[in-house]
Amino acid sequence: MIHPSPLTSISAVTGHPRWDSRGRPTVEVVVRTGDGSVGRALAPAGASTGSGEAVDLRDGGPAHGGYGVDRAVDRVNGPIAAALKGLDAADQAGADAALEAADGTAGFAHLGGNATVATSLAVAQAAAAASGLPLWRALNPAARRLPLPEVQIFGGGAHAHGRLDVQDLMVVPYGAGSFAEAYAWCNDVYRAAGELLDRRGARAGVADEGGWWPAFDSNEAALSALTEAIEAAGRAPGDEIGISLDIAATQLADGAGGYLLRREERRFDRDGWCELLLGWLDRYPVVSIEDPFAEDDPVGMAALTTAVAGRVQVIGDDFLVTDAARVHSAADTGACTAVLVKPNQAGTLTRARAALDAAHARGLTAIVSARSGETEDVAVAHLAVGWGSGGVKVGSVTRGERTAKWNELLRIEEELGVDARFAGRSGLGLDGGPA
Ligand SMILES: C=C(OP(=O)(O)O)C(=O)O
Ligand SMILES: [Mg+2]
Repeated sequence: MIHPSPLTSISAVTGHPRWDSRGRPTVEVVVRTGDGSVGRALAPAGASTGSGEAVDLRDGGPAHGGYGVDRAVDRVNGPIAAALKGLDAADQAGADAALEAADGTAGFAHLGGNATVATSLAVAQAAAAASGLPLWRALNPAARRLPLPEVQIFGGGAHAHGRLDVQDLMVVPYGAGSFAEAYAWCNDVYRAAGELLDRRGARAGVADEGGWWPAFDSNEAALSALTEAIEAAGRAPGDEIGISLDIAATQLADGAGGYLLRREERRFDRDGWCELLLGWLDRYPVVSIEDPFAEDDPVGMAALTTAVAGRVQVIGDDFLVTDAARVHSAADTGACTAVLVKPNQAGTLTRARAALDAAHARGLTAIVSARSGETEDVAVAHLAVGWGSGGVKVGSVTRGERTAKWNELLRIEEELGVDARFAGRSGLGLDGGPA
């Protein structure tokens, strides 16, 4: 018996070369369905990447002067289109399983994680368009919660040529009553931080995610300046707004089990590094720390998580690479209390969702995150609300690829109206249990 194709049957999948916020090529995928619905998505790209991430398929590589995405685009127009045509866009798991089967490797080495994640997202967008709903509502019609934003004020590490060792110094406005108020506070802190840098002659530019790129000689000088900027913006540090750090420590590992602060020319063994970070957490209003140890240092991660015991959120990013199995083992060993969820690390929405579900099942907080190389695609804002994550991380308040996502969250909050619930402090999963 021949089954009639559903209206959401995939009729076409096409790949297109586009550009990202670092001036590098990226892939856009357009998915069309039988009823004329269209879904579109662009792949982001990281700079400080975990070694377990889905493969970002590039032509040639830097050594050959090539960052191109011709091969990734070809994969979309060839094997990916062939695998998806005729499938139901409303069956995300089915479409993502077809991508896995067409690739045949664990990390999408054949098709490219950039090609597959854009395809997977475009499938979701096409299904949402067919149902006449925005993506967040198509994912969960009962979604109400607006996540707690982590907003970058200073950028360093791989996003600022190592001018500062710590990669992200962010604020989390958990004392606000709504997402709109929270985001307004972050903008106030950003401007206050810029004025402070001007007064000290330390404004060196902006980093990849739009945060100020400060010319400080120590990481603690940046922590202290950020605390001052929160105060200068009229907010109480630690009470209304806390600090969130992404150490991105894989970038600071010395290859012999130790860690380096290159600006300060200091080297630490694992215990010394833990002591250094604990000192920062004691002296400044830090409520969250991401990748405090390298991706291959679960012992360090667990030591810090134990030491801060519920006082500070410890996030795994490069350490977990949005992988459900790694989330479960981190929960088993107490290596962290929160999981960064980056769809392109996983390669499909189904895999990313599995990592988020694993986090929630194990009592860990989930934070949906963009990448340092981004585009105007706002899907992560929808995933954060639709998937009910506690937090959301998309960079600073400047640059269109960032404001596009923050402003989308403002639109979603407005659309929810009186039903909207801002996560606030519960988004950190500290005192109120997991978020
Ligand atoms: C967003 C981040 O940066 P990148 O995309 O470079 O990994 C991060 O490390 O959390
Ligand atoms: Mg990170």
